[in-house]
Amino acid sequence: MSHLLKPKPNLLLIDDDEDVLDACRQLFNLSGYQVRATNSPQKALEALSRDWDGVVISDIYMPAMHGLDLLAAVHHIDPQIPVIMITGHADIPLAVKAVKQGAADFIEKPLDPPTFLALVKKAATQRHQLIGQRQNIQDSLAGQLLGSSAQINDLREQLGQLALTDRDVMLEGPRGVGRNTLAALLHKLGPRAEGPLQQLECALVESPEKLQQAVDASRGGTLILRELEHLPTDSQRWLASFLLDQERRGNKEVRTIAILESQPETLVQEQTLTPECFYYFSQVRLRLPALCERPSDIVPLFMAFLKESCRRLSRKMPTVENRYLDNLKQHSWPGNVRELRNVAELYAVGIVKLANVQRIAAAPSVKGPLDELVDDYEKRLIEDALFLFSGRVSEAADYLNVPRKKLYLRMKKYGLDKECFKPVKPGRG
Ligand SMILES: Nc1ncnc2c1ncn2[C@@H]1O[C@H](COP(=O)(O)OP(=O)(O)OP(=O)(O)O)[C@@H](O)[C@H]1O
Repeated sequence: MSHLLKPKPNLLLIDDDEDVLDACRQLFNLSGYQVRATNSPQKALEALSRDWDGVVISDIYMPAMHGLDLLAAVHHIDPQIPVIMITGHADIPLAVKAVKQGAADFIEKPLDPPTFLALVKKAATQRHQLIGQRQNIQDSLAGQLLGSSAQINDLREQLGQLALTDRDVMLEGPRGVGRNTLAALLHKLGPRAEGPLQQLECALVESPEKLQQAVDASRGGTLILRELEHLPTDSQRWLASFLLDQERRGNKEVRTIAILESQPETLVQEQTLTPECFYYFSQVRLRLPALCERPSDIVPLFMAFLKESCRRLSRKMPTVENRYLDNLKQHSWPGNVRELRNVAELYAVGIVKLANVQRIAAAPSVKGPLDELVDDYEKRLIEDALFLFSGRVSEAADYLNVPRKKLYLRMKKYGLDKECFKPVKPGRG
Protein backbone atom coordinates (compact mmCIF):
# COMPACT_ATOMS: atom_id res chain seq x y z
CA MET A 1 0.00 0.00 0.00
CA SER A 2 2.73 2.46 1.01
CA HIS A 3 4.48 2.30 -2.39
CA LEU A 4 1.34 3.78 -3.94
CA LEU A 5 1.70 6.87 -1.79
CA LYS A 6 5.42 7.28 -2.40
CA PRO A 7 6.03 10.43 -4.47
CA LYS A 8 7.75 9.94 -7.78
CA PRO A 9 11.37 11.16 -7.85
CA ASN A 10 11.82 14.45 -9.70
CA LEU A 11 13.99 14.90 -12.75
CA LEU A 12 14.81 18.18 -14.38
CA LEU A 13 16.11 17.75 -17.94
CA ILE A 14 17.83 20.63 -19.72
CA ASP A 15 18.93 20.35 -23.34
CA ASP A 16 18.61 22.55 -26.42
CA ASP A 17 18.07 19.45 -28.57
CA GLU A 18 14.35 18.62 -28.56
CA ASP A 19 15.02 15.04 -29.75
CA VAL A 20 17.24 14.33 -26.76
CA LEU A 21 14.64 15.88 -24.45
CA ASP A 22 11.87 13.69 -25.94
CA ALA A 23 13.91 10.50 -25.71
CA CYS A 24 14.93 11.18 -22.09
CA ARG A 25 11.42 12.21 -21.10
CA GLN A 26 10.04 8.93 -22.42
CA LEU A 27 12.74 6.81 -20.83
CA PHE A 28 12.33 8.31 -17.38
CA ASN A 29 8.54 8.63 -17.48
CA LEU A 30 8.35 4.93 -18.16
CA SER A 31 10.70 4.28 -15.25
CA GLY A 32 8.46 6.09 -12.77
CA TYR A 33 10.05 9.54 -12.61
CA GLN A 34 8.27 12.87 -12.52
CA VAL A 35 9.99 14.55 -15.46
CA ARG A 36 10.20 18.21 -16.29
CA ALA A 37 12.01 18.92 -19.56
CA THR A 38 13.05 22.33 -20.84
CA ASN A 39 15.45 23.94 -23.28
CA SER A 40 15.74 27.01 -21.07
CA PRO A 41 18.41 26.83 -18.34
CA GLN A 42 16.95 29.98 -16.81
CA LYS A 43 13.49 28.40 -16.44
CA ALA A 44 15.08 25.28 -15.02
CA LEU A 45 16.88 27.28 -12.34
CA GLU A 46 13.61 28.94 -11.34
CA ALA A 47 12.16 25.51 -10.54
CA LEU A 48 14.88 24.66 -8.03
CA SER A 49 15.15 25.33 -4.31
CA ARG A 50 17.16 24.05 -1.35
CA ASP A 51 14.38 21.58 -0.52
CA TRP A 52 13.98 20.29 -4.06
CA ASP A 53 14.07 16.51 -3.99
CA GLY A 54 15.39 15.43 -7.39
CA VAL A 55 18.20 15.24 -9.95
CA VAL A 56 19.22 17.73 -12.64
CA ILE A 57 20.36 16.33 -15.98
CA SER A 58 21.89 18.82 -18.34
CA ASP A 59 23.67 19.00 -21.66
CA ILE A 60 27.14 20.39 -21.24
CA TYR A 61 26.98 22.60 -24.35
CA MET A 62 23.94 24.82 -24.68
CA PRO A 63 23.71 28.14 -26.53
CA ALA A 64 21.82 29.82 -23.68
CA MET A 65 24.18 28.83 -20.87
CA HIS A 66 27.32 26.75 -20.60
CA GLY A 67 26.86 23.53 -18.59
CA LEU A 68 29.59 24.59 -16.12
CA ASP A 69 27.81 27.89 -15.49
CA LEU A 70 24.54 26.06 -14.99
CA LEU A 71 26.29 23.74 -12.52
CA ALA A 72 27.58 26.73 -10.55
CA ALA A 73 24.11 28.34 -10.57
CA VAL A 74 22.45 25.12 -9.34
CA HIS A 75 25.03 24.78 -6.58
CA HIS A 76 24.47 28.35 -5.59
CA ILE A 77 20.91 27.26 -4.72
CA ASP A 78 22.14 24.12 -2.96
CA PRO A 79 25.61 22.59 -3.42
CA GLN A 80 24.11 19.18 -2.80
CA ILE A 81 21.63 19.07 -5.69
CA PRO A 82 22.98 16.28 -7.93
CA VAL A 83 23.74 17.39 -11.50
CA ILE A 84 24.47 14.79 -14.19
CA MET A 85 26.07 16.13 -17.37
CA ILE A 86 25.33 14.78 -20.84
CA THR A 87 28.35 15.05 -23.06
CA GLY A 88 29.63 14.21 -26.53
CA HIS A 89 32.71 12.02 -26.92
CA ALA A 90 34.91 14.99 -27.70
CA ASP A 91 33.86 16.76 -24.50
CA ILE A 92 35.12 14.18 -22.00
CA PRO A 93 37.85 16.48 -20.56
CA LEU A 94 35.17 19.10 -19.99
CA ALA A 95 32.89 16.56 -18.32
CA VAL A 96 35.76 15.50 -16.05
CA LYS A 97 36.22 19.17 -15.17
CA ALA A 98 32.50 19.37 -14.31
CA VAL A 99 32.84 16.39 -11.95
CA LYS A 100 35.82 18.09 -10.30
CA GLN A 101 33.62 21.14 -9.86
CA GLY A 102 30.95 19.09 -8.12
CA ALA A 103 28.80 17.44 -10.82
CA ALA A 104 27.46 14.08 -9.58
CA ASP A 105 28.56 12.32 -12.77
CA PHE A 106 28.47 12.52 -16.57
CA ILE A 107 27.17 10.28 -19.34
CA GLU A 108 28.34 10.14 -22.91
CA LYS A 109 26.19 10.28 -26.04
CA PRO A 110 24.85 8.06 -27.53
CA LEU A 111 23.05 7.42 -24.25
CA ASP A 112 22.94 3.83 -23.04
CA PRO A 113 19.55 3.53 -21.23
CA PRO A 114 20.52 0.95 -18.53
CA THR A 115 23.68 2.89 -17.60
CA PHE A 116 21.77 6.17 -17.65
CA LEU A 117 18.94 4.79 -15.48
CA ALA A 118 21.39 3.34 -12.95
CA LEU A 119 23.28 6.65 -12.68
CA VAL A 120 20.12 8.65 -12.16
CA LYS A 121 18.66 6.16 -9.69
CA LYS A 122 21.80 6.34 -7.53
CA ALA A 123 21.79 10.15 -7.51
CA ALA A 124 18.02 10.34 -6.83
CA THR A 125 18.30 7.93 -3.89
CA GLN A 126 21.16 9.88 -2.34
CA ARG A 127 19.30 13.16 -2.74
CA HIS A 128 16.14 11.74 -1.22
CA GLN A 129 18.08 10.44 1.79
CA LEU A 130 19.76 13.78 2.26
CA ILE A 131 16.45 15.67 2.16
CA GLY A 132 15.06 13.24 4.77
CA GLN A 133 18.14 13.71 6.98
CA ARG A 134 17.85 17.48 6.73
CA GLN A 135 14.20 17.33 7.65
CA ASN A 136 14.94 15.17 10.71
CA ILE A 137 17.64 17.59 11.80
CA GLN A 138 15.34 20.59 11.39
CA ASP A 139 12.60 18.80 13.37
CA SER A 140 15.02 17.99 16.20
CA LEU A 141 16.36 21.53 16.21
CA ALA A 142 12.87 23.02 16.28
CA GLY A 143 12.02 20.85 19.30
CA GLN A 144 15.26 21.37 21.21
CA LEU A 145 16.59 24.78 20.30
CA LEU A 146 13.57 26.89 21.07
CA GLY A 147 12.99 30.46 19.99
CA SER A 148 11.50 32.23 17.01
CA SER A 149 13.67 35.35 16.79
CA ALA A 150 15.45 36.01 13.49
CA GLN A 151 18.76 35.22 15.21
CA ILE A 152 17.63 31.80 16.41
CA ASN A 153 16.01 30.99 13.04
CA ASP A 154 19.31 31.81 11.32
CA LEU A 155 21.20 29.74 13.82
CA ARG A 156 18.94 26.75 13.29
CA GLU A 157 19.53 27.08 9.54
CA GLN A 158 23.32 27.18 9.99
CA LEU A 159 23.22 24.31 12.45
CA GLY A 160 21.17 22.23 10.05
CA GLN A 161 23.97 22.55 7.51
CA LEU A 162 26.81 22.11 9.98
CA ALA A 163 25.31 19.07 11.68
CA LEU A 164 25.74 17.04 8.50
CA THR A 165 29.45 17.80 8.46
CA ASP A 166 32.34 16.96 10.70
CA ARG A 167 33.69 20.51 10.98
CA ASP A 168 35.25 21.91 14.14
CA VAL A 169 33.29 24.86 15.44
CA MET A 170 33.96 27.95 17.55
CA LEU A 171 30.89 28.91 19.54
CA GLU A 172 30.75 32.31 21.15
CA GLY A 173 28.26 33.64 23.68
CA PRO A 174 27.71 34.59 27.31
CA ARG A 175 27.00 32.02 30.01
CA GLY A 176 23.57 30.46 30.27
CA VAL A 177 22.69 31.32 26.67
CA GLY A 178 22.57 27.72 25.44
CA ARG A 179 26.14 27.10 24.29
CA ASN A 180 26.35 23.58 25.71
CA THR A 181 22.89 22.74 24.49
CA LEU A 182 23.86 23.77 20.99
CA ALA A 183 27.23 21.97 21.07
CA ALA A 184 25.58 18.77 22.28
CA LEU A 185 22.97 19.06 19.51
CA LEU A 186 25.70 19.38 16.87
CA HIS A 187 27.16 16.13 18.15
CA LYS A 188 23.85 14.30 18.50
CA LEU A 189 22.59 15.23 15.04
CA GLY A 190 25.88 14.71 13.25
CA PRO A 191 27.81 11.80 11.79
CA ARG A 192 29.51 11.09 15.16
CA ALA A 193 26.34 10.64 17.18
CA GLU A 194 27.29 7.06 18.03
CA GLY A 195 30.73 8.13 19.31
CA PRO A 196 31.62 9.57 22.74
CA LEU A 197 30.70 13.12 23.74
CA GLN A 198 33.19 14.60 26.21
CA GLN A 199 33.17 18.00 27.89
CA LEU A 200 36.32 19.55 29.20
CA GLU A 201 36.30 22.46 31.64
CA CYS A 202 39.37 24.26 30.25
CA ALA A 203 39.99 26.20 33.47
CA LEU A 204 40.69 22.90 35.22
CA VAL A 205 43.38 21.75 32.78
CA GLU A 206 46.85 22.22 34.27
CA SER A 207 48.96 20.54 31.58
CA PRO A 208 48.88 19.38 27.94
CA GLU A 209 48.83 15.78 29.29
CA LYS A 210 45.41 16.35 30.86
CA LEU A 211 44.14 17.79 27.57
CA GLN A 212 45.61 14.84 25.71
CA GLN A 213 43.68 12.46 27.98
CA ALA A 214 40.43 14.24 27.12
CA VAL A 215 41.29 14.07 23.41
CA ASP A 216 41.99 10.34 23.72
CA ALA A 217 38.67 9.77 25.47
CA SER A 218 36.88 11.59 22.62
CA ARG A 219 38.29 9.58 19.70
CA GLY A 220 35.51 8.71 17.29
CA GLY A 221 33.32 11.40 18.84
CA THR A 222 33.24 15.03 19.92
CA LEU A 223 35.15 17.04 22.51
CA ILE A 224 33.47 20.20 23.83
CA LEU A 225 36.11 22.61 25.13
CA ARG A 226 34.34 24.80 27.64
CA GLU A 227 35.80 28.33 27.78
CA LEU A 228 38.84 27.65 25.66
CA GLU A 229 40.33 30.99 26.69
CA HIS A 230 41.03 29.50 30.15
CA LEU A 231 43.19 26.73 28.69
CA PRO A 232 46.87 27.40 29.52
CA THR A 233 48.97 28.66 26.60
CA ASP A 234 51.09 25.49 26.27
CA SER A 235 47.91 23.38 26.09
CA GLN A 236 46.38 25.73 23.48
CA ARG A 237 49.52 25.32 21.36
CA TRP A 238 49.36 21.55 21.70
CA LEU A 239 45.68 21.62 20.72
CA ALA A 240 46.19 23.78 17.62
CA SER A 241 49.03 21.59 16.41
CA PHE A 242 47.00 18.39 17.05
CA LEU A 243 44.04 19.80 15.10
CA LEU A 244 46.14 21.00 12.19
CA ASP A 245 47.88 17.67 11.99
CA GLN A 246 44.55 15.86 12.05
CA GLU A 247 43.32 18.11 9.22
CA ARG A 248 46.46 17.55 7.14
CA ARG A 249 46.25 13.79 7.51
CA GLY A 250 42.62 13.97 6.38
CA ASN A 251 41.75 11.45 9.08
CA LYS A 252 39.66 13.12 11.69
CA GLU A 253 39.55 11.25 14.97
CA VAL A 254 38.09 13.96 17.18
CA ARG A 255 35.63 16.72 16.37
CA THR A 256 36.09 19.73 18.62
CA ILE A 257 33.61 22.45 19.55
CA ALA A 258 35.30 25.34 21.34
CA ILE A 259 33.10 27.50 23.56
CA LEU A 260 34.21 31.07 24.27
CA GLU A 261 32.58 33.59 26.56
CA SER A 262 33.72 36.75 24.79
CA GLN A 263 34.52 37.87 21.30
CA PRO A 264 37.55 35.84 20.11
CA GLU A 265 39.33 38.92 18.65
CA THR A 266 39.22 40.57 22.08
CA LEU A 267 40.53 37.42 23.74
CA VAL A 268 43.49 37.37 21.33
CA GLN A 269 44.23 41.01 22.18
CA GLU A 270 44.03 40.18 25.87
CA GLN A 271 46.42 37.30 25.16
CA THR A 272 44.16 34.67 26.66
CA LEU A 273 43.45 33.03 23.30
CA THR A 274 46.50 32.08 21.22
CA PRO A 275 46.55 33.23 17.57
CA GLU A 276 47.05 29.57 16.54
CA CYS A 277 43.76 28.51 18.15
CA PHE A 278 42.03 31.66 16.94
CA TYR A 279 42.96 31.05 13.29
CA TYR A 280 42.19 27.37 13.43
CA PHE A 281 38.75 27.78 14.96
CA SER A 282 37.88 30.86 12.89
CA GLN A 283 37.05 28.55 9.99
CA VAL A 284 33.55 27.97 11.38
CA ARG A 285 32.15 30.47 13.86
CA LEU A 286 28.76 30.62 15.47
CA ARG A 287 27.49 33.25 17.86
CA LEU A 288 24.68 32.74 20.33
CA PRO A 289 23.28 36.18 21.19
CA ALA A 290 22.44 37.09 24.79
CA LEU A 291 18.73 36.81 25.61
CA CYS A 292 18.39 40.59 25.91
CA GLU A 293 19.52 40.90 22.26
CA ARG A 294 16.53 38.81 21.13
CA PRO A 295 13.61 39.96 23.30
CA SER A 296 11.04 38.27 21.05
CA ASP A 297 12.29 34.90 22.40
CA ILE A 298 11.57 35.70 26.05
CA VAL A 299 7.83 34.98 26.21
CA PRO A 300 7.79 31.88 23.95
CA LEU A 301 10.75 30.40 25.86
CA PHE A 302 9.14 31.18 29.23
CA MET A 303 5.86 29.56 28.19
CA ALA A 304 7.65 26.49 26.81
CA PHE A 305 9.73 26.06 29.99
CA LEU A 306 6.66 26.60 32.16
CA LYS A 307 4.73 23.97 30.24
CA GLU A 308 7.62 21.55 30.47
CA SER A 309 8.01 22.11 34.25
CA CYS A 310 4.26 21.63 34.82
CA ARG A 311 4.32 18.41 32.84
CA ARG A 312 7.37 17.13 34.72
CA LEU A 313 5.96 18.09 38.11
CA SER A 314 2.43 16.92 37.18
CA ARG A 315 1.01 20.36 37.89
CA LYS A 316 -1.78 22.21 36.19
CA MET A 317 -0.55 24.90 33.81
CA PRO A 318 -1.14 28.19 35.68
CA THR A 319 -2.49 31.29 33.99
CA VAL A 320 0.08 33.97 33.26
CA GLU A 321 -1.03 37.58 33.18
CA ASN A 322 0.10 39.80 30.34
CA ARG A 323 1.36 42.28 32.92
CA TYR A 324 3.73 39.63 34.22
CA LEU A 325 4.92 38.76 30.70
CA ASP A 326 5.65 42.47 30.21
CA ASN A 327 7.81 42.38 33.33
CA LEU A 328 9.74 39.48 31.88
CA LYS A 329 10.31 41.39 28.63
CA GLN A 330 11.71 44.35 30.54
CA HIS A 331 14.15 42.32 32.63
CA SER A 332 17.77 42.34 31.41
CA TRP A 333 18.39 38.59 31.94
CA PRO A 334 22.03 38.61 33.03
CA GLY A 335 21.80 34.84 33.53
CA ASN A 336 20.28 34.43 30.04
CA VAL A 337 18.15 31.41 29.16
CA ARG A 338 19.23 29.50 32.28
CA GLU A 339 17.83 32.32 34.42
CA LEU A 340 14.60 32.33 32.42
CA ARG A 341 14.27 28.58 32.77
CA ASN A 342 14.73 28.83 36.55
CA VAL A 343 12.14 31.61 36.78
CA ALA A 344 9.65 29.49 34.80
CA GLU A 345 10.35 26.47 36.98
CA LEU A 346 9.64 28.50 40.12
CA TYR A 347 6.49 29.91 38.55
CA ALA A 348 5.26 26.36 38.00
CA VAL A 349 5.43 25.74 41.76
CA GLY A 350 3.78 29.06 42.59
CA ILE A 351 6.84 31.21 43.31
CA VAL A 352 6.60 34.35 41.21
CA LYS A 353 9.98 35.97 40.61
CA LEU A 354 10.57 39.29 38.89
CA ALA A 355 7.20 40.61 39.95
CA ASN A 356 8.39 42.60 42.94
CA VAL A 357 5.80 45.32 42.57
CA GLN A 358 2.91 42.88 42.71
CA ARG A 359 4.56 40.79 45.42
CA ILE A 360 4.97 43.74 47.82
CA ALA A 361 1.52 45.06 46.97
CA ALA A 362 0.05 41.65 47.69
CA ALA A 363 1.70 41.31 51.12
CA PRO A 364 -1.19 41.30 53.64
CA SER A 365 0.44 43.43 56.32
CA VAL A 366 3.80 44.24 57.80
CA LYS A 367 4.44 41.64 60.49
CA GLY A 368 7.86 41.90 62.19
CA PRO A 369 10.27 44.63 63.14
CA LEU A 370 12.00 46.39 60.25
CA ASP A 371 15.40 44.70 60.79
CA GLU A 372 13.87 41.26 60.55
CA LEU A 373 11.98 42.20 57.42
CA VAL A 374 15.13 43.59 55.84
CA ASP A 375 17.09 40.44 56.76
CA ASP A 376 14.33 38.31 55.40
CA TYR A 377 14.29 40.24 52.14
CA GLU A 378 18.08 40.14 51.84
CA LYS A 379 18.12 36.40 52.44
CA ARG A 380 15.50 35.91 49.76
CA LEU A 381 17.47 37.98 47.24
CA ILE A 382 20.62 35.96 47.95
CA GLU A 383 18.71 32.70 47.60
CA ASP A 384 17.30 33.89 44.28
CA ALA A 385 20.73 34.83 42.98
CA LEU A 386 22.26 31.52 44.07
CA PHE A 387 19.38 29.71 42.45
CA LEU A 388 19.70 31.67 39.22
CA PHE A 389 23.41 30.94 38.98
CA SER A 390 23.17 27.35 40.17
CA GLY A 391 25.23 27.95 43.34
CA ARG A 392 28.11 29.79 41.55
CA VAL A 393 29.00 32.38 44.17
CA SER A 394 31.15 34.63 42.00
CA GLU A 395 28.40 34.99 39.38
CA ALA A 396 25.75 35.54 42.07
CA ALA A 397 27.99 38.23 43.59
CA ASP A 398 28.34 39.96 40.19
CA TYR A 399 24.58 39.79 39.74
CA LEU A 400 23.92 41.30 43.16
CA ASN A 401 26.71 43.79 42.60
CA VAL A 402 28.54 42.99 45.88
CA PRO A 403 32.08 41.72 46.51
CA ARG A 404 32.32 37.95 46.67
CA LYS A 405 33.66 38.07 50.25
CA LYS A 406 30.68 40.08 51.41
CA LEU A 407 28.33 37.59 49.83
CA TYR A 408 30.07 34.69 51.57
CA LEU A 409 29.68 36.48 54.91
CA ARG A 410 25.98 37.07 54.31
CA MET A 411 25.50 33.44 53.26
CA LYS A 412 27.14 32.37 56.50
CA LYS A 413 24.87 34.69 58.45
CA TYR A 414 21.76 33.17 56.86
CA GLY A 415 23.05 29.60 56.89
CA LEU A 416 22.98 29.31 53.09
CA ASP A 417 25.09 26.56 51.50
CA LYS A 418 25.98 27.03 47.82
CA GLU A 419 25.99 23.23 47.33
CA CYS A 420 22.22 23.17 47.88
CA PHE A 421 21.76 25.31 44.76
CA LYS A 422 23.81 23.17 42.41
CA PRO A 423 21.68 21.17 40.00
CA VAL A 424 22.53 17.54 39.30
CA LYS A 425 23.56 17.57 35.66
CA PRO A 426 23.57 14.20 33.99
CA GLY A 427 26.30 13.62 31.42
CA ARG A 428 28.65 16.40 32.49
CA GLY A 429 32.28 15.15 32.46
N1 LIG B 1 17.18 27.93 22.69
C1 LIG B 1 16.97 27.12 23.75
N2 LIG B 1 15.93 26.27 23.75
C2 LIG B 1 15.69 25.46 24.80
N3 LIG B 1 16.43 25.46 25.92
C3 LIG B 1 17.47 26.29 25.99
C4 LIG B 1 17.80 27.16 24.91
N4 LIG B 1 18.90 27.86 25.26
C5 LIG B 1 19.24 27.46 26.48
N5 LIG B 1 18.38 26.53 26.94
C6 LIG B 1 18.38 25.92 28.29
O1 LIG B 1 18.99 26.86 29.17
C7 LIG B 1 19.83 26.22 30.11
C8 LIG B 1 21.24 26.74 29.97
O2 LIG B 1 21.76 26.29 28.73
P1 LIG B 1 23.28 25.82 28.57
O3 LIG B 1 23.76 25.00 29.73
O4 LIG B 1 23.40 25.23 27.21
O5 LIG B 1 23.99 27.23 28.62
P2 LIG B 1 25.52 27.62 28.44
O6 LIG B 1 25.56 28.77 27.53
O7 LIG B 1 26.30 26.42 28.07
O8 LIG B 1 25.93 28.12 29.89
P3 LIG B 1 26.96 27.48 30.93
O9 LIG B 1 28.29 27.40 30.27
O10 LIG B 1 26.91 28.41 32.07
O11 LIG B 1 26.40 26.09 31.24
C9 LIG B 1 19.70 24.73 29.85
O12 LIG B 1 18.73 24.23 30.71
C10 LIG B 1 19.21 24.66 28.41
O13 LIG B 1 18.46 23.51 28.18
